[in-house]
Amino acid sequence: MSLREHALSLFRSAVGTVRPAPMMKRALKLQGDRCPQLLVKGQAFPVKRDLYLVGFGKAVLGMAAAAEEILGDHLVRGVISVPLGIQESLQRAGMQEMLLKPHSKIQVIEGAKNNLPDAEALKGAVAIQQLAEGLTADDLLLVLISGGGSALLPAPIPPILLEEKEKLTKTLASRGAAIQELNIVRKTLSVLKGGGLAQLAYPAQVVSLILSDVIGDPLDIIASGPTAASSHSVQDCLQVLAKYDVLHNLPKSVETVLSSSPTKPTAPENYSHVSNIIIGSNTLALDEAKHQAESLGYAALVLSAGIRGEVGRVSTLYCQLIRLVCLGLAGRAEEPLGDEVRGNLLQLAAELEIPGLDLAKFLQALRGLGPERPVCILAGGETTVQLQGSGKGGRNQELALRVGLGLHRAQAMEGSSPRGRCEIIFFSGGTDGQDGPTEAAGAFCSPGLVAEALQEGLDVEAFLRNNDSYTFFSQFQGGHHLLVTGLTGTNVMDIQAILIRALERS
Ligand SMILES: Nc1ncnc2c1ncn2[C@@H]1O[C@H](COP(=O)(O)OP(=O)(O)OP(=O)(O)O)[C@@H](O)[C@H]1O
Ligand SMILES: O=C(O)[C@H](O)CO
Repeated sequence: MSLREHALSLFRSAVGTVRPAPMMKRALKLQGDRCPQLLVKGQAFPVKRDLYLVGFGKAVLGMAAAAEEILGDHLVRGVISVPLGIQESLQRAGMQEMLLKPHSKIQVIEGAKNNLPDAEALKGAVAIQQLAEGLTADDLLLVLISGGGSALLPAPIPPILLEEKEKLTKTLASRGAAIQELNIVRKTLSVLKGGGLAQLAYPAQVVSLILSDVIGDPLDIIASGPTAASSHSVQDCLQVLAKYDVLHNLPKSVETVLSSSPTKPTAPENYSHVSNIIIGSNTLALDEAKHQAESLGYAALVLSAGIRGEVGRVSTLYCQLIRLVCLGLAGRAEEPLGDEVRGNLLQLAAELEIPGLDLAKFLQALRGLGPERPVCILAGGETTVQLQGSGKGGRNQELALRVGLGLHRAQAMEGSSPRGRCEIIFFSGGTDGQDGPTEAAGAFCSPGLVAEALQEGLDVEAFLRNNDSYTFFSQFQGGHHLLVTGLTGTNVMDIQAILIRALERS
């Protein structure tokens, strides 16, 4: 098998493990007929009387279909809010297993066109709110949550209008607010976010199953944490509004809500009826890819599930790592050049502030690998692209193109580089199967990309200047280097892999 086929199989197995059906079947079981109980990752929740289900997010349709199969007749009723058009597009893609059965007890409301809250999503939120409010202490509410849930569960606190809240979040996003910051604001202005749904469902038992699309899996940020105790106060919200210069331009309704918001978030003891359980994440997907790489004969290491930062800086990090692995495979990692590359890497990692990454420890593990086996380095997270051009692309394709360019430049500088003795492939892909507004999930690259593209008259730097990575990869070698999977029905951010094997030993 070629490195590229290996890379593809790693991506497929990573995504496969966080697909709704396998993920739900691993996490959720229903046990016992006379005294049934839900088992979630080993925790037991007695079903005293009725079992209800609500959900919101891009992966929730498939999660709900799997849940209904597991819960059978114990499920009394459910409501889910999912992206507009998702049923039709899954149907068209032949992904029947992600659709509800014809006589399902779960009502589906589609909304949030273009991932923005709208009147349809508001209907979904109202139906979910009504279901939660009617529950008693004998009921159990199963809540399914995934990324995109914030837009699919809009319930602005009166007198705020939906349009006012949408305009505010749009402005914040366009000024560069991170998802953590956006969701701190959303929580403060919403009835259901920031733990609101859990409070409304009291005294019913609430069990939330969460597919994380946020670095570090913060319960109170994913989908704005409708069932999680918020760790943020109105002060934090005001800080975000001030940082992005919108504080003095707020609608009257938002000012009214902010001035009457409690200064402290609801105390954690008020959440004793709630369990929030992460059942799928980027870490889980990377672990599965690591297993797969090992079974293909690689020495595999996971760098981090929290890769973030500007795509150009992140591409430099990957280029330096590739350089170091090649030096290692050539038995030259302990030469002064190896120390120089390690120094560059430590500086880059400090600059990018990747949460939880202990790069010194990682480099130590890399040193211990030895030259016998091919090497696979896996990572995940979400980079950012400052759009300057008007081209078509996504952060994964742009990252792959930048890594290709970086490897080319290093090769040109170093002449007979240690990479000459290595076969290298890099890829970056979005686990949802869609990288930005394109039909591809991501792309592959190798050190020869720039030179080979030139032979076809394609200038990589010009495409990058116009943020036109999709157009580049579509044209280059007939689109062979695009990673195309179609919509996967799940989303745990992006995955990158570096695969390297020695061609000859020195
Ligand atoms: N021409 C382009 N080149 C590079 N990146 C782009 C381009 N156009 C959009 N993007 C990036 O694509 C991302 C938006 O894609 P999308 O709408 O799929 O959101 P997303 O963050 O991938 O959503 P989700 O969190 O659901 O996966 C942004 O990070 C944006 O910077
Ligand atoms: O819905 C949201 O808020 C984002 O996808 C993060 O979870």
